[in-house]
Amino acid sequence: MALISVEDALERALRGLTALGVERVPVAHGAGRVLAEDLSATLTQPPFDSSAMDGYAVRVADVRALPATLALVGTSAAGARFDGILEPGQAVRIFTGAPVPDGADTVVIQEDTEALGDSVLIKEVEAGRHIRPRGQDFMEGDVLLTAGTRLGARALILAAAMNHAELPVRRKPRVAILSTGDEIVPPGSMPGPDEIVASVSYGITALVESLGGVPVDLGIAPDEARALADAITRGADADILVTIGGASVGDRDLVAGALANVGMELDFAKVAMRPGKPLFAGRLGQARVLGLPGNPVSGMVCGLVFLRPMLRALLGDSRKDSLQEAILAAPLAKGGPRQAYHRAISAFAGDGTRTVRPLPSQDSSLMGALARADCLIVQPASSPAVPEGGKVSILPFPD
Ligand SMILES: Nc1nc2c(c(=O)[nH]1)N[C@H]1C(S)=C(S)[C@@H](COP(=O)(O)OP(=O)(O)OC[C@H]3O[C@@H](n4cnc5c(N)ncnc54)[C@H](O)[C@@H]3O)O[C@H]1N2
Ligand code: MOO
Repeated sequence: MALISVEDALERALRGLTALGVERVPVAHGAGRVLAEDLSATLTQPPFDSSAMDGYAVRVADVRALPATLALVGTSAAGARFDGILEPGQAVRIFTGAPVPDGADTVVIQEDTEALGDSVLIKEVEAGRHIRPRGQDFMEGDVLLTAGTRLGARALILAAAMNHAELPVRRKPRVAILSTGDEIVPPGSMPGPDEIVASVSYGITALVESLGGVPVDLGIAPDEARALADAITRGADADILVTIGGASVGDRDLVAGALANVGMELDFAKVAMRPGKPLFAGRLGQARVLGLPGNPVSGMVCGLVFLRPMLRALLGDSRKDSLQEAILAAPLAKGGPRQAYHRAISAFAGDGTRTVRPLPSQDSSLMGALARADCLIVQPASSPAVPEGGKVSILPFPD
């Protein structure tokens, strides 16, 4: 079977994937969620001209000649404003965040004054300083956060300040994760001589969580049609069912067949990428299926290149993975027939340019190298060799 290009495979995997439903969550639980609607300010901030400093509110006309003595006529504190109007020759004690009294046009910081009981001596002043005008931050009705924004600390500060107690966000996609293989045992077991510890599902779980989905662990199924069918059935109500292993051509690679038996319609199988060739995708009822290869690096690369954009589509998350440019610190041999994702380590030079060095072994079983790398060099199929100092595209790992 001819291999499909990464680009075409991704297009098929994303075809028809639309954002999930909307739910409202308290702003305190908004972290990591994706905003489903544009959010506008329900008030103006600051709601009044406010003082940026502790000091005295004055009229600049009264302090043209210094030092100047002004009569102290009251106090404006945050939450308890001075109600009157500042008249000529007067000052009001004022604190940070407090409303600036009508009639005042300058705040003099405390350090430039001397308190004299019921008057105050102004020693220095900068006309018009230390007042934050009403609406300096935002005005009621301003759209400040747009649909598709992934909510982090800064966005949540803003959402709360805009006076939203609840936020409209996308439902979290549920991703069922099934490891397969007679040899696979959970971490912490006493593996037998032919057994291998399950690892890929933990990377995929972390990836799903980091993107804002809910991983659902379907455990480990042996290479046996009945057991695979049972496990698949348990995952069929997820938004995405991810299988790990059994995707290649060996006698025990039964996963795609088991999925087809329960009704999966195949979108594609076998992609021109390295690692990751045995990847397949399909639809099973309402669920999307992504069949990852068992080799750990292959599974993780396919997770980044396919599962990440699929999850973002379900979340309506507007972020895209942009490739970055880097300068090779070692030569790269010409590309093969598949698009390559070389595990590599990058560094920033003094002038800010990023250099990158592929790791010496690119075997797709090497988890140590995967963890040591901080990015993938993305090398298009059949591309010419690149000498040291040449430019390449890299995909930084998210963590
Ligand atoms: N004749 C061919 N052989 C292979 C081909 C091919 O085109 N023709 N493709 C190779 C490629 S590329 C890959 S990648 C692997 C992937 O094959 P499978 O998806 O069938 O994976 P398995 O055979 O089940 O396992 C491969 C390897 O990974 C280990 N594994 C599996 N699951 C896990 C897990 N959850 N955690 C950790 N490690 C896991 C498994 O023990 C094997 O060592 O096929 C090549 N063969
Ligand atoms: O694609 Mo396999 O993923 O080369 O090891």
